[in-house]
Amino acid sequence: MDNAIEIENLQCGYNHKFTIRDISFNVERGKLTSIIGPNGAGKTTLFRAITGMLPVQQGTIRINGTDAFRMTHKARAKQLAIVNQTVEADFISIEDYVLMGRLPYHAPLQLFESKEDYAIAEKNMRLTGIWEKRAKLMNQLSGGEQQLAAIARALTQQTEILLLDEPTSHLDISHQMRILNLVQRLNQEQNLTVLLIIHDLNLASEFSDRLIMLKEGSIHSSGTPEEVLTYDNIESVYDTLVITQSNPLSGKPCVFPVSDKHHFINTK
Ligand SMILES: Nc1ncnc2c1ncn2[C@@H]1O[C@H](COP(=O)(O)OP(=O)(O)OP(=O)(O)O)[C@@H](O)[C@H]1O
Repeated sequence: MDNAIEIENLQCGYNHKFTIRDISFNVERGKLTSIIGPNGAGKTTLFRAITGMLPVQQGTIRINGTDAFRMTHKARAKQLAIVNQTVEADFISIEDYVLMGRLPYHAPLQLFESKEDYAIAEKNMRLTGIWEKRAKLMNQLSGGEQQLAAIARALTQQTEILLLDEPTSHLDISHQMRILNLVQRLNQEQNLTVLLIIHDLNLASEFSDRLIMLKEGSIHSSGTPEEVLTYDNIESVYDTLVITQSNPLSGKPCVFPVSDKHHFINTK
């Protein structure tokens, strides 16, 4: 099996306050893998370790076969691009923001982007549907448009691996679907390896080849959506009563929450 990311016995955290431990999993090349789990389970902490923002206390992370610990920031940025939960950009145009994705490829002391940089940025602004708005400042965009700009910038990095931390968290269903359909298309057409943190279990199920479910800093279960999104797993990890059924079109598991009112009526 060809893996883009390999994680073995990973341990890291924040000064005894919170630690993820014994995390081992592989992200298969060309697949869309999602990390799910309740608030505070350690999803972003795991991402920070993969992206080098948080030191690893134990274990190894290999990116395309190379120990991530031995990679420079620039080398890592040529292998994986990140879309964070919140987009931090204010008085900068969309175009300049997206062009920042070319920085890992700039020669030392290079001040200006090349024609090729512009061409790559244009292609990705068109792909994400923000080309017409490219002169607008980032702080004049809606949350959804900012997310699209962040994805355009990540794609402009031209990496084989894309990491997204809750890219749809503040979006309505139409923007959620637009972003996830785009990510899925890139995954399928360009063999992009995608690792996604996502809260919505139904979207995770619909779009992912594989799910990794975290609970309290460890992997509770992993596998296909059918294997992971079971009634038992969801109740034990989220402490919430649900019913799971199949999506009539895609066949993927669908999760229906059950309110206390209906639960108690049916169990009386
Ligand atoms: N910089 C930090 N210093 C200390 N503790 C932190 C820090 N960042 C996060 N934590 C703690 O680590 C734990 C895991 O946080 P993390 O952000 O990884 O969870 P998460 O699964 O991504 O949660 P969410 O779904 O709410 O985004 C939480 O208890 C959080 O309070």
